[in-house]
Amino acid sequence: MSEVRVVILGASGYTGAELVRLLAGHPRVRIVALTADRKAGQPFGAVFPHLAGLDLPDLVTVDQVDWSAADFVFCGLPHGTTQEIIAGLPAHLKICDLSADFRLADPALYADIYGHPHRAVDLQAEAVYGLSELARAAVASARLVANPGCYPTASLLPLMPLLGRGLIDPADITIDAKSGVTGAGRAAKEGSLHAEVSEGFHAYAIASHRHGPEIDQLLSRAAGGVVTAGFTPHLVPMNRGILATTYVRLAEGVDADGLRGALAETYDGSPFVRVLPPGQAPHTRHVRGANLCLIGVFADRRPGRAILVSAIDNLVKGASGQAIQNMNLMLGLPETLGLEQPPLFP
Ligand SMILES: NC(=O)C1=CN([C@@H]2O[C@H](COP(=O)(O)OP(=O)(O)OC[C@H]3O[C@@H](n4cnc5c(N)ncnc54)[C@H](OP(=O)(O)O)[C@@H]3O)[C@@H](O)[C@H]2O)C=CC1
Ligand SMILES: CC(=O)N[C@@H](CCC(=O)OP(=O)(O)O)C(=O)O
Repeated sequence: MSEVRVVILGASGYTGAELVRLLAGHPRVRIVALTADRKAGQPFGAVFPHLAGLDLPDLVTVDQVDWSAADFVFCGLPHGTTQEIIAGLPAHLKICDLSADFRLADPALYADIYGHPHRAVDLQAEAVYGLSELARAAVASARLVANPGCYPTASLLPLMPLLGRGLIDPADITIDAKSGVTGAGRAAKEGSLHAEVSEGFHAYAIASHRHGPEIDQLLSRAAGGVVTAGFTPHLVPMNRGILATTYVRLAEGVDADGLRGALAETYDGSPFVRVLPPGQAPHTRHVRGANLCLIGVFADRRPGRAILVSAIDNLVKGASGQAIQNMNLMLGLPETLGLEQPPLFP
């Protein structure tokens, strides 16, 4: 396939806009349809003036898309609405879903966390969890990829290799994560209002956030046994970025340098995950706009413990950038195609 004809569902949302921005620099992609719900009928550039100079189709509703003229679908719809729409798509399409609908493999767990039975259980079983660097082969042969959540991406990239190698105690993991406000999407919500978010910050969904079970599912796979991590998300007054500070207990005979070395070895040859030298901590402003995860590793003052600090842009490595990385893998293209922009700083 010399040209990939792409449809973006939910193109009037934040992840949709970010897909368009990044795909504008992808040499093999042509965007053939962009969908919206309330904003259908409008020119894309009227909804996102910063992208108005691009030659793009107007926003349409999902049922107006000509699927015979498409090869690949990105789905950036609210979770819950996504599963039925994807279940109705023709079989020739490859799909990367950015919502949470296909991330949990267990239908009972899905029903418990999302409050209703899954409406496309066969597809749920087929979907591959697309944490790109740690699932390249599975992603490459998938038809449907479930793109990981933003908090899980930031948390799992440092933790999974360490659990897989038995370097940390699976029973003693605490993830303290902070997100920018675009993580909540563009739809108007009281909790996203300037007055509710600015000049302060707060923890939310304490011990009950739906990304907790998503993180546990992947940590358990890496550890080969049931893992339940502590996970507390916070909303901070910035637009983009996630910073996760994770506290771990070291296995016998392991130190922080050993963790750093193991992560550096795991991600050698993975240009989007960088393990920082000793003493360096990542900032969210070091990844803004780029498909990067930066990881710092520190010895804790408490003996036998270490602290991992990871930073991503929630809209890029935490959503649209990783989705394009997964598309590249699914189509046998170079993994980095369209994703090599450096971060925007400051
Ligand atoms: N924001 C983030 O950082 C991340 C988000 N995600 C997930 O990605 C998905 C998209 O997120 P985001 O872009 O932030 O969301 P937004 O709320 O910004 O955008 C949602 C999009 O879906 C459309 N839409 C809403 N309801 C329907 C419907 N019933 N039928 C068809 N289209 C509909 C909206 O159209 P309209 O504008 O016309 O209403 C809009 O285009 C979500 O599932 C989210 O959880 C995943 C990782 C990170
Ligand atoms: C700041 C904020 O509100 N963040 C969102 C998570 C965004 C995301 O990645 O979630 P899904 O893709 O799983 O929907 C939240 O806490 O629900």
